[in-house]
Amino acid sequence: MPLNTAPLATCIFDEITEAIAGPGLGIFPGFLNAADTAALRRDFSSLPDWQLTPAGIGRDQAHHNNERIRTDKTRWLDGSTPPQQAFLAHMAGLQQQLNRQLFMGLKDYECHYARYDEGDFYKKHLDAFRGRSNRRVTTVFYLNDDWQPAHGGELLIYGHKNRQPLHRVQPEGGTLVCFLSEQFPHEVLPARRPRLSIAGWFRVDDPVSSALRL
Ligand SMILES: O=C(O)CCC(=O)C(=O)O
Ligand SMILES: [Fe+2]
Repeated sequence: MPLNTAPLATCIFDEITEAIAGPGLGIFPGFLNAADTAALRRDFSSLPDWQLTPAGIGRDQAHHNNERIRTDKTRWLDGSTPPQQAFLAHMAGLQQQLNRQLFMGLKDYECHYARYDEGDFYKKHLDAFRGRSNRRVTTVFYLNDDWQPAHGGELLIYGHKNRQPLHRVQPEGGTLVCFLSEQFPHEVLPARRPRLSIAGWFRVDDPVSSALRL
């Protein structure tokens, strides 16, 4: 099947923009169709294990992450394959819309494939701390076919003062989650089967925090 590189219908971008402007987060099942999601899953699955970095090593080390709080394995998307190019093009479209409508000043987007093997987790964390990071909007896109509740691996999203999660998200293929990086603590519960995703961040240009980020 030919890869769908056509721009996504702008209505989905409208919905995401409204969600970011309003509650600051949204969950969008069917952001990509099954064929495009499967193309990304195959692209990720074709990478040899040695290209995956255990969490807490490499770029993330400048942050607060280490294997006590996360155990997933990641690989940055570099746009070297058609499915990656299509995904990055969609996110560039979203970036443009967020900037045009909400004046967010987003300058770029970085994202990585992440694989959580059985039992892997990511404990409760914030993706960005005010004044210490240039990450503004987090996106998580899931690549898993036929995810069942019994498989675990839910993403729990909390409000600032809430002990109970605001949302429990099943990592079903095609679903996109979007939220303001500084506002929503979240965690990934251990899964009972491999769990694949693309986690990404829209960033602003902020020389102070990029210097700190190393
Ligand atoms: O995979 C998910 O559901 C969330 C991942 C996450 O929180 C992160 O990579 O910062
Ligand atoms: Fe996160």
